[in-house]
Amino acid sequence: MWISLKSAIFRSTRYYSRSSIKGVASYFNTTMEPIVLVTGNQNKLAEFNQTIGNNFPRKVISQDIDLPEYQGEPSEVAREKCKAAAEKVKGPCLVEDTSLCFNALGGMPGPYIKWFLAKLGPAGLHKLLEGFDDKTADAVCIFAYSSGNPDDEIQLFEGRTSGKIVSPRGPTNFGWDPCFQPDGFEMTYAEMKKETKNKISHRGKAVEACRKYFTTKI
Ligand SMILES: O=c1[nH]c(=O)c2ncn([C@@H]3O[C@H](COP(=O)(O)OP(=O)(O)OP(=O)(O)O)[C@@H](O)[C@H]3O)c2[nH]1
Ligand SMILES: [Mg+2]
Repeated sequence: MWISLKSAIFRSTRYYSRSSIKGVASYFNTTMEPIVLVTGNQNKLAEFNQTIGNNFPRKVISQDIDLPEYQGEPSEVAREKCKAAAEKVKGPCLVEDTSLCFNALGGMPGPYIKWFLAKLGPAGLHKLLEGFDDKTADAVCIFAYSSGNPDDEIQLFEGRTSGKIVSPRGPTNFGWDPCFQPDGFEMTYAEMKKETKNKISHRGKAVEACRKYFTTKI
């Protein structure tokens, strides 16, 4: 991923402003400097871009930086990830962390779904619930935003979609999409058109919450 020349100019402007013109720094920070979306996951990035379309109040660019996979509650994981991203980006940034929470397992794998998926695949995730009547699960996406100023509170935006874990159906190009069937649909996420998934998905809802925040902030 790249950082545009424009972004580099904004960066240098921010440092200049911070050190010399009091008050102007926060103007550049909050309204002009692009937000860097940090993710190593191209599928997440594609869905984010499809969802925001041309309708997001701030310019967002992306950077692929390998961030640590933290442990804890999903909100703590997202917050820590965002702090780590802000230290690397040294400016406004967004990260997102996605959990898949099985109700029969008290919310596990939750934020550890990445490792479960890597070892078991979607079919194995379905098998994990073989001994349980309750196949329900929540897909949860949390976006975390840092202004880049360590003194500012990190803002969290959550999107949650309930559904059930089914035997995999549909294309296998994105994670656990083939084994998650959202409530009210006979299709898995993988079988749906992208527009449909983005409208009802955990990520779509979190992006919407994020958009509202920036719309009212400006
Ligand atoms: O089928 C899916 N539909 C989705 O909508 C979705 N969103 C995330 N994931 C997967 O769940 C794990 C989250 O881990 P995760 O949040 O740490 O992501 P990541 O490490 O891939 O990227 P990032 O942390 O650099 O942003 C990773 O295995 C992701 O591939 C999804 N799978
Ligand atoms: Mg990750």
